[in-house]
Amino acid sequence: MDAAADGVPPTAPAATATTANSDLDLAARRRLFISQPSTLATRRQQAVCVRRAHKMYGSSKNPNVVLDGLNMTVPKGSIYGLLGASGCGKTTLLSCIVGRRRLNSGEIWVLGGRPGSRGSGVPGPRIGYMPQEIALYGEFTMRETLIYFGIISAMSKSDIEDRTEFLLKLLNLPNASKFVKNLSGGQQRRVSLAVALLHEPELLILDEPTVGVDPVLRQSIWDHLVDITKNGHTTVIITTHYIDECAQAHMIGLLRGGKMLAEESPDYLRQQYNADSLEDVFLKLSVLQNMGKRRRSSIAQEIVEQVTVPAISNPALDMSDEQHAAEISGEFGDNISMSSAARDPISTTAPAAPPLPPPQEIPTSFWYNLHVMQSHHLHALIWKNFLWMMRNVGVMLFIVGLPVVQILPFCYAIGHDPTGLKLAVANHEMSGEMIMEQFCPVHTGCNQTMLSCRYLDMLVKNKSMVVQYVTDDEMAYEEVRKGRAWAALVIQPNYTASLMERVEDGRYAEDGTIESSDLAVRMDWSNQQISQLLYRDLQYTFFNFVGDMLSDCDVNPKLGRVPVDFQHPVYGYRNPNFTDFAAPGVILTIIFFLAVAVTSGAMLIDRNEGMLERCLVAGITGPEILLSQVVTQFTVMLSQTIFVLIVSFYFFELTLVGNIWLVVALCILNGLCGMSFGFVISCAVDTERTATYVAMGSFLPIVMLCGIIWPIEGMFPLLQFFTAFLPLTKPTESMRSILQRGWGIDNPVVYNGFISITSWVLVFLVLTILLLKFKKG
Ligand SMILES: Nc1ncnc2c1ncn2[C@@H]1O[C@H](COP(=O)(O)OP(=O)(O)OP(=O)(O)O)[C@@H](O)[C@H]1O
Repeated sequence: MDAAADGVPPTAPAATATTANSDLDLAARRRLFISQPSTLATRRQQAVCVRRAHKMYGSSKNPNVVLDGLNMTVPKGSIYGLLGASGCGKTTLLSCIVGRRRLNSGEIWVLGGRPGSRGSGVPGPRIGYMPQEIALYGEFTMRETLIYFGIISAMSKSDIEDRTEFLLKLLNLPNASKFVKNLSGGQQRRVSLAVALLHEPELLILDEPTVGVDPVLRQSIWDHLVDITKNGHTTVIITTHYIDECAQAHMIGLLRGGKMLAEESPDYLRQQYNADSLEDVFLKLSVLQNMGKRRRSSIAQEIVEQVTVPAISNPALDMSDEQHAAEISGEFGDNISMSSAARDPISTTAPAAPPLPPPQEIPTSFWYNLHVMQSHHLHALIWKNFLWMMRNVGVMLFIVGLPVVQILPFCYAIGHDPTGLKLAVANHEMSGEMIMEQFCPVHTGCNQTMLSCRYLDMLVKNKSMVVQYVTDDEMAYEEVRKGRAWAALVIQPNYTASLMERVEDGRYAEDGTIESSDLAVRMDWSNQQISQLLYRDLQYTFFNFVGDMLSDCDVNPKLGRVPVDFQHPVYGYRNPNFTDFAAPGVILTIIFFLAVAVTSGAMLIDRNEGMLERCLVAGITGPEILLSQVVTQFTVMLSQTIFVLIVSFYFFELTLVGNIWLVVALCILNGLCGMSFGFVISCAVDTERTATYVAMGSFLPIVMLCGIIWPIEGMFPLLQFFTAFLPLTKPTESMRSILQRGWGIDNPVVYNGFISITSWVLVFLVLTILLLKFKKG
């Protein structure tokens, strides 16, 4: 058919060797499309059809308008080169096309459906997407990478193998068993391209696939693209910074200022703008666009004079039908259209497309995705997660061993009574020689010469204290003042006689006798734990000492006791230690926060390396990712829990009176709670750094308020009420009751802990689901 006859300017190019044979046909089809009144059917017959697209980032007060009423038409079976300066919105447009971002207003039709609607297959296997970033796992080999994406696309094993061989050869890639991380940047980009090509999708979207690729290989990639579009079933949209390589595309769209400056075949553009290269075309069009916004400069004038502006009128003036005008794809900045809206409708031999089935425009909801989880997606994700673990054995051993490394210092360092506390003693019963030799002779029996030595001996034997004898009281106090001793003890010269008199005939003892039978202690009370311990040991030792002394003299030793009888405890031991008190909270905290860190880390690594984005475009859904992470992280968390419990109760023999399985169940629920909190963090924040801040920020309040460090009963009353709602408070109380009181699940304190942690798991999971639903990416 004669080009002029169908309204196409006579300069319109014939198909060249480099462009596909259907070049003219595609351009003609497109012109036919834009010259017809807009119908839903005509839009749906294009591979991609974008109408009046508006997209902005930022707030409405300070908007960054990226797409500003953009129209775009990509006929089926074409290679469409999307060109524009860096930052002009190419990636944004592509991510709207693949259904990963939403327009603020406007329409997008992709392969006959709306991206993100049920049954559209977009995102999904109908699309092959190569993002700008590498978006591959460095720890996987090329073969494993392709297997992973092959399984996602439901390809058979043999198909994956065949395509892998073919693509590695086509893209001149080395041995398939080479790790991606060991490839050069250009090779990695080619593997990324191979992933997009693997399942032979209907629409290939390639964001700068030829960066870092040498000219020879670049040509063979283009040849392949031309080849796969020949049958008319595959469409390619490609962005590139090498503008002139797009000369091989069937059509190019020049994007600037949020609009398409032009949308035509490369040869046509070059001829119309009297330009040697597409870069020149772009330059001239940019100047034309700028002229609509500011006064023409002399340079602009010069350039414009060289431009043969096509005989096109402003569609805004020419087109009475606004809807029709909006269909013109290719208008630029100031509404001057490249494509003649007034052009006669062309008659073409292009066959009319068969009627399409009615579109299903129901957007896919999270619940729908939950309902239609696909087993091959789960298979691929779980396989990938475990493979990642196997490839990172060191990291995994560290992650699994970390709780043990954390519980060891706790068991060794926390809760044990201090020993070797120095006591400066001015014992005036001792001779100067004894003080010199630091030796206080101990005698037993009723008639003793120095009872003070017997008391001091008992004191030293319980190991909390060491004694240093000094000659006078002032020296003893000086030792405390200088921080060299925790307490000073002064014993009078007639201590033994006075004490005997006080014990045997206390009623008639004079004041002097009582005072000289006192042990005078001055302590450094600056450290609560140490001073309490000294206080306790000095007193308890004295009661034991008096009991001993009385029994030596055939007196009932009970007479020496304080008359308050602390009988056998109902729960716990007479001398409880802080380790037993703190252990439940510490174990739960370790499991909880490690699960938070591991889960949010794993999710964010996927997201920030672009893998998540790529998987979502391939059709993986939020619920599938969530479920696969639950499965894999659960195994990690389970091994962490088992190791922590073994170390705590088997090696360190922490008190365990109740049922160990209740403890295990509580720990696992607690780990699940940490995982779900990790999901929330990874969905809510964008970077690992922010995730770390959130995790760290939540750590101290949760730990301080859950009753590990200090009993809740000692907290500010309002805080006591508030802490009850934190994730670790009730579980800590519950675990403490199982461990030390031996209570079962029928006890309210125990089951409240289970109810509290389960509720938190549900709250976090619902939050994750809402975030996945409302926060894209
Ligand atoms: N998530 C985002 N939030 C805010 N602004 C964004 C976001 N993504 C992109 N932008 C902004 O939108 C504009 C277009 O970005 P886009 O990545 O789409 O450009 P591009 O044409 O693909 O650039 P390049 O060729 O350099 O990749 C830029 O100004 C960018 O800063």
